Amino acid sequence: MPSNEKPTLRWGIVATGLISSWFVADLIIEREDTAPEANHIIQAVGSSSLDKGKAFVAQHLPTVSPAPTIYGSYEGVYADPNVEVVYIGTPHAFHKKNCLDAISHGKNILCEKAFTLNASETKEVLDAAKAKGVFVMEAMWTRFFPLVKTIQKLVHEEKAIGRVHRVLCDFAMDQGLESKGSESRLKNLSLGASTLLDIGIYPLTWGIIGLEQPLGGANKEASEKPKILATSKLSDGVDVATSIILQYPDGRQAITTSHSGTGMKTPPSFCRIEGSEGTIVVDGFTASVPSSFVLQKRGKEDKKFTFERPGKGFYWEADAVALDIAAGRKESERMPWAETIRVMELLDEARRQGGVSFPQDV
Ligand SMILES: NC(=O)C1=CN([C@@H]2O[C@H](COP(=O)(O)OP(=O)(O)OC[C@H]3O[C@@H](n4cnc5c(N)ncnc54)[C@H](OP(=O)(O)O)[C@@H]3O)[C@@H](O)[C@H]2O)C=CC1
Ligand SMILES: O=C1OC[C@@H](O)[C@H](O)[C@H]1O
Repeated sequence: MPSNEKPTLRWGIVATGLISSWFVADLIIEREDTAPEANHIIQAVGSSSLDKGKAFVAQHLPTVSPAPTIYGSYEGVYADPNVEVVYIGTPHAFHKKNCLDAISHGKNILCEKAFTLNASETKEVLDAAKAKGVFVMEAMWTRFFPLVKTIQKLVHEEKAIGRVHRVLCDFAMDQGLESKGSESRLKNLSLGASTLLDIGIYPLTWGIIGLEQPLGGANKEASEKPKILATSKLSDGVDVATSIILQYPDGRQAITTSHSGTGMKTPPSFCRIEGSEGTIVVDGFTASVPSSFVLQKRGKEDKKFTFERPGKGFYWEADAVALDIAAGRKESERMPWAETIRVMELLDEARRQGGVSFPQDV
């Protein structure tokens, strides 16, 4: 590929649930305002049933030409020689198997958060990826938002709020758990049901974004190991609300909370990043995607930063994957393997303290 050309990436979509529908919608969206860095082709869709695969394409990709190849199995996607990268949008409990199967076919992977059920599974997948020489990334899309990159630049490069010392972040969503059956991925422990893994991972990520130097460039590894204190409210063994305190050796703290709406109202999410000279307030966002934040500095007028976002914003992580694969990289600089392992270890410890376990945990 000539250096001035955008890479083109051919995606195989595994599973036809909610997130896969959001992801493909974003891949095919018109993005005049958001400077696409890559071209994306939806080459194939794999589902547990051919009929579901056909219905998914008819509903979400009706105008795509040529139409994606539809498989009544995930195996079809892994084996398709035209697929360059597999997007995995299954419940948490299947991520390990789906990744290992795709890797065994030599496929690159973008796998939804939480990457697996626990850190041990994550290491197994990443060891296999290393042995096979394929690209793998956890789809922690938040880290790829221009809004987040701007906050990181202000806080960590420009020191716009002085010495950062505290982050408070809450993410709550009414997931309608009361009306869901035991087969739901949000209620069934063997499918990885956990509000912490499902949405608590976002405030935890915001804590890291606010308090730590961004990864990438010279900063290659997730190196900081904060102490963690966590407690969870359980319903039939599933954590429906979790509060976490991260404490770094120099005193920086993050308080990150999440709940899935059982018996509680779910106000909009927020994040406050506090420093010695000011505060960054990301307020009132839902579905994990803020579109603005305010920089408050002592003695100065508040400054609001607003960001364009056609669709939901999954194309930013997809662009990053395309650029990495085109450059021959096997892992992302912004979401490297060591960081996925570290986040899974923090989630493991939070679950241990909160009394939350999956049948698959050893
Ligand atoms: N980044 C984000 O904003 C979001 C990320 N997510 C993540 O995406 C993943 C999937 O979540 P979501 O799309 O909401 O889940 P859904 O339940 O909506 O879809 C999951 C899909 O996985 C497949 N599947 C395979 N086996 C099972 C099974 N036993 N039970 C249920 N589904 C099964 C099904 O597709 P098929 O039958 O076609 O094979 C199903 O449609 C999770 O990791 C979640 O954390 C979810 C929502 C938003
Ligand atoms: O990542 C997510 O964000 C939106 C929610 O609907 C979903 O359950 C969760 O996985």
